[in-house]
Amino acid sequence: MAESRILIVGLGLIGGSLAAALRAAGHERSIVACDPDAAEIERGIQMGLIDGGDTRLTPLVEGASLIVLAVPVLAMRGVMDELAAALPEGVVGGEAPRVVITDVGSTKAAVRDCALAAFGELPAGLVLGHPIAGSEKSGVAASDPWLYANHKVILTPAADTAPSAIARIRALWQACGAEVLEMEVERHDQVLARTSHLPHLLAFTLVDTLARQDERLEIFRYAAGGFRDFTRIAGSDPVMWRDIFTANRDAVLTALDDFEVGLGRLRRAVEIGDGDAMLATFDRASHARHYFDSLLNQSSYQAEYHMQRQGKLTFRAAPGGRVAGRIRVPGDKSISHRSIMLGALAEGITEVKGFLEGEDSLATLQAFREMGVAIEGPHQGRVTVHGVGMHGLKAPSGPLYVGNAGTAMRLFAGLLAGQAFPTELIGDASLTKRPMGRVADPLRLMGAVIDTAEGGRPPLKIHGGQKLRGIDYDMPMASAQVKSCLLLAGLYAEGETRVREPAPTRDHTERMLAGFGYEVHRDGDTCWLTGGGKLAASSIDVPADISSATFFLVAAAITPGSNLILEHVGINPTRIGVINILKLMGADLRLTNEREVGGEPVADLHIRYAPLKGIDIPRDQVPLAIDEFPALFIAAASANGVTRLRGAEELRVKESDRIQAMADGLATIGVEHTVVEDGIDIVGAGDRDVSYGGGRIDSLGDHRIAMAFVVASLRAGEEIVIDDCANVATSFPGFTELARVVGLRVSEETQEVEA
Ligand SMILES: O=C(O)C1=C[C@@H](OP(=O)(O)O)[C@@H](O)[C@H](O)C1
Ligand SMILES: C=C(OP(=O)(O)O)C(=O)O
Repeated sequence: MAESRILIVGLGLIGGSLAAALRAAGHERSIVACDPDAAEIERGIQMGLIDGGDTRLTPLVEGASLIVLAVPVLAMRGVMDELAAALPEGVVGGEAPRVVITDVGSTKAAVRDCALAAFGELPAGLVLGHPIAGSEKSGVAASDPWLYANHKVILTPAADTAPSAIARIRALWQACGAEVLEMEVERHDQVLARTSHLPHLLAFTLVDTLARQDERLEIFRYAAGGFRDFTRIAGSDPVMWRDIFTANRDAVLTALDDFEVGLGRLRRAVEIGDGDAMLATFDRASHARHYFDSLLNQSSYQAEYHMQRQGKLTFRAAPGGRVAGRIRVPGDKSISHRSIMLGALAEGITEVKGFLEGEDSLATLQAFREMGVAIEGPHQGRVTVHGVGMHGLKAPSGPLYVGNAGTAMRLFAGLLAGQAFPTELIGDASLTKRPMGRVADPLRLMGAVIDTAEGGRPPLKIHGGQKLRGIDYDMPMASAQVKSCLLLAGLYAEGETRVREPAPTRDHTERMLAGFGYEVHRDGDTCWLTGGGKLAASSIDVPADISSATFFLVAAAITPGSNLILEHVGINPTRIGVINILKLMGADLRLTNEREVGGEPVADLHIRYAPLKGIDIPRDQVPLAIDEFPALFIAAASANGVTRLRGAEELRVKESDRIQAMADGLATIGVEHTVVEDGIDIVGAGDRDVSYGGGRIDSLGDHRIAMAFVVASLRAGEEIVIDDCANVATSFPGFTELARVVGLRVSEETQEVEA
């Protein structure tokens, strides 16, 4: 900053902190201050903040190059008049004003009116501003050099404000560590009425109302954190706030009217005991508040949650145990992701039940909230999605964090490629290693503009705003995620989008689109749709996830004496590879109570122990059992003879390289095996009660590896300890509790990770 002398008019907390911040930033040139209270000037000098000062303004004006008006808003008019009279003709005008003036008032229209009245026009060197920082304290003694660091300062320049003047005021605040933004005066006043003035009004009212009801203020003795948090700002400077409410009357009244409507609605809900309405309001507010936190910390809500997981989770599974009972595992992850995606893009309200409250599907839900979709829940698997229509999503204010979920990132890529705004998709360490070229390449063929990191890895930067056109695409791998990605992009594309799959993969996207009234065609290995249509809201009953049920199917299949019923499991024909493979191995597995819910077939699965034998897994079953292989490897290790898997190279690009991660774990517990590029041979130890040993296993943060080795403990001779299990919560929250319910001997241990 090249200012020869800075004059601060009004040496209170705000003016004093500005001087303190400039001093802390190494500003050595002259700073002087004007204040009606001579003692404040004296204190400012003693504190080393200012070089001198006066109670009169006129003598200080000469020689000042930058003047900051830090007086209450209602004192502004008098100060402006005095300034206009004291400043030499023309110094605040022209293209490069010699003197620039700014202010720190919380309302801007009123201050602009003062300037117009005092100067007869808005001088080119006047740049009105408002630092969004403060404290309930007042007076120069409370000055804080860090008050503005990482805070926003809003400047509200007019059309003919000199750019050089704006640059000088920007430099002033940037020197204090603030982030400088620009806004129009009216918008500033409306925004501040809602985010600052209204909360102050409420805090003042609450404290005053309680204090009046209890003259001796006895009641405050019993007030705890909630009261303290809500009312801290009621200790603020009364004069300043009187001035703000006087100056910003209209915008404050509008904000108050809106608030009264909300309050009335909630009052009515309390009056008639409408718990759902209360829950809906509290839920929206609670999520909005978390979102606000994430904005403040410039991180995603979910990312922050992950960072807060200070401990690493270890599972300890004691050898042996039983498997018996009747349980329902959590909702299907694939269907849960899709229910939120289609519900958000639909017109109308989609009610979901059985939603998986796991981190993967919650990340999808949160990403839509960040794009302006109102979503209530989840509450015990119930979610209400207020659809915004195909073109109703709003640009998120930062990257969308999808955690550990490959499904979310790939499906989002297609859906977001069709939006008018740019987005960035990021994920956790595991997801950041997974290939995204498989979706980025065909999306580019459709006209999307997408940047990836090296090797086609995340993050994905999707430029948005492109016109997409349908393509006819031959998928190089059997992937439901790629197929779904292209169908979702196809909704926004001109013409037909056709996808051919080398082998059948899960068809939840096609089924659910049809359930939302969108025509999807299929002929043999190809499915297609025509872009430009609409989705109509629907209700979705998510079945229990067969991929989660698998851990218990295998547990029962390998444990003598077991007898287990898994209720309401999704048995979509594109997902039942595990049932077919276990039956081929000799498992005693029956489907009962078969029915259809919301376009997806479900059944209860009844499994009892029977000795298993090793098999060559039919290649056509591989895509239909893709997520089930970690558990199936344990079935193979407990079977009689060798089990051979081929054509499963896709396992190498899941949350971990699942062929290698399982092979390493099997080696630890002493199971003989041979790894090949696209599969593995596993030598089963036969019908002995104890088929292998124990040991310490690294799940590599892969939920399915962790759960598979818990199941292995049933036939192990010693304890199996599995590290890095926190991600089990991505697909199967409550896994260990449910495992204990049926008779496994597993416990959880959290270790603090050193900072
Ligand atoms: O579409 C989906 O919901 C999924 C498809 C599969 O992935 P690929 O498409 O990569 O095979 C599967 O492994 C994943 O857990 C879920
Ligand atoms: C591969 C999986 O999921 P995603 O690809 O969604 O991360 C899985 O759940 O096993």
